[in-house]
Amino acid sequence: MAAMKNIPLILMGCGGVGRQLLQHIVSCRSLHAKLGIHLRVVGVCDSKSLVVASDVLSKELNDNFLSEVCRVKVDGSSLLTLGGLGECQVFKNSELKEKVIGVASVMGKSTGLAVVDCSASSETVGVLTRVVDLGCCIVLANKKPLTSTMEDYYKLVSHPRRIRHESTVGAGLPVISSLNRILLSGDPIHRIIGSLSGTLGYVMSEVEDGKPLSQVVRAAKSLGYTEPDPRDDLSGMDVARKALILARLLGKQINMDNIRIESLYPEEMGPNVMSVEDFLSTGILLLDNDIQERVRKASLNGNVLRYVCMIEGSRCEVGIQELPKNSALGRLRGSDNVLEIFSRCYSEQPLVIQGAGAGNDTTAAGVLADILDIQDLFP
Ligand SMILES: NC(=O)C1=CN([C@@H]2O[C@H](COP(=O)(O)OP(=O)(O)OC[C@H]3O[C@@H](n4cnc5c(N)ncnc54)[C@H](OP(=O)(O)O)[C@@H]3O)[C@@H](O)[C@H]2O)C=CC1
Ligand SMILES: N[C@@H](CC=O)C(=O)O
Repeated sequence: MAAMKNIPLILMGCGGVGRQLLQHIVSCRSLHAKLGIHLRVVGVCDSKSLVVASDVLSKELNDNFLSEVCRVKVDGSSLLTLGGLGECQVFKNSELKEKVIGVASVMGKSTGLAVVDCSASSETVGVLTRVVDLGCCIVLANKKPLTSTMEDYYKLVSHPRRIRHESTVGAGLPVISSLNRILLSGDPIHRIIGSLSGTLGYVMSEVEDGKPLSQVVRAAKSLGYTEPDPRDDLSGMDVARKALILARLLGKQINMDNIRIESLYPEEMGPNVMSVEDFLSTGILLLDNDIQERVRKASLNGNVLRYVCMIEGSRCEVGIQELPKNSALGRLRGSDNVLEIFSRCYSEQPLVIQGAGAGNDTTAAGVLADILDIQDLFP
């Protein structure tokens, strides 16, 4: 019988998506075993602590331990409480980055290591660029590293075989892989238009059905569609990050400053002025009437509102558009995303990718598929 191929990994971020990924890894054990693959989780970290297998070259955090990790995080406790459990070591905030880099330097060029970023932090980019240099693979659901400076972007994508980030755009939908296939075949992409926010798609269709924005945003948060701070979605920043990732994939050397972004809330309700809790309990109530009125006006023309991302030539913009109810974007409901790609081969009729565009399950499934996709890079 052929030996099992091991894919060692460290998970950064153990929130909704990260925990779901751990659960998917455990529940797919027998499927992966049939394929001759074992995902060996050697470390998990959150914003404050890191837990690592005692010997990263031969040991792992076993499935019972991973369940405990999820339980501790759901309870709102610290990973540090796992110190006494099993063969592991725990590290505090100050040591976290250096320890991950240390593990990467031991494993990157020997066993190989996948560093999986399911955080929502811009701070992981430093670790990611270092581990790429050390021979590791990186798999991202987090959009922030790829929307940092062009210099960081180039470092992250410097070994294209070693980076996967399908879930950064459209959650589990095959957006990045489809675009890469088109680009690699020399088919120039002229235009991308789509609805790329599960939260804003859900918000728009629920408000259309008469529900208040404030109630709908709270529901979107509890369904796992929103960013940790839903203002990241309502400001258009989350869609702008996706637009920037797509534009850079198309070869455009642009930054966030080059993207026109429409926000659904005023600056006085921004993160520097009020907490997420205050925004969700009081601030957002002041926005209910305005959006309801915009939806009503659009419906008088037989139209609906959709938050649209458009990339064409040097134009890259994200914002609300009034669209016919029966157009591809107008028909969209709930958290579904849709992306229309126009290229030489897809000039009259675009290539259309559509489906669930947010949620922990589909996002984590996308991350897991990315990890399996790099299996050939592991001995
Ligand atoms: N939900 C969805 O539908 C989709 C989400 N994504 C992306 O997935 C990512 C995760 O989202 P989600 O799980 O909902 O977010 P959560 O807020 O639930 O979880 C984020 C996790 O990251 C941890 N974290 C924060 N900073 C760091 C850091 N510097 N290093 C390591 N870990 C850190 C947090 O730690 P702590 O627990 O200590 O706070 C937390 O465990 C986001 O980037 C999001 O944009 C992408 C596509 C779809
Ligand atoms: N908050 C995002 C999650 C996926 O990227 C969204 O609503 O689309």
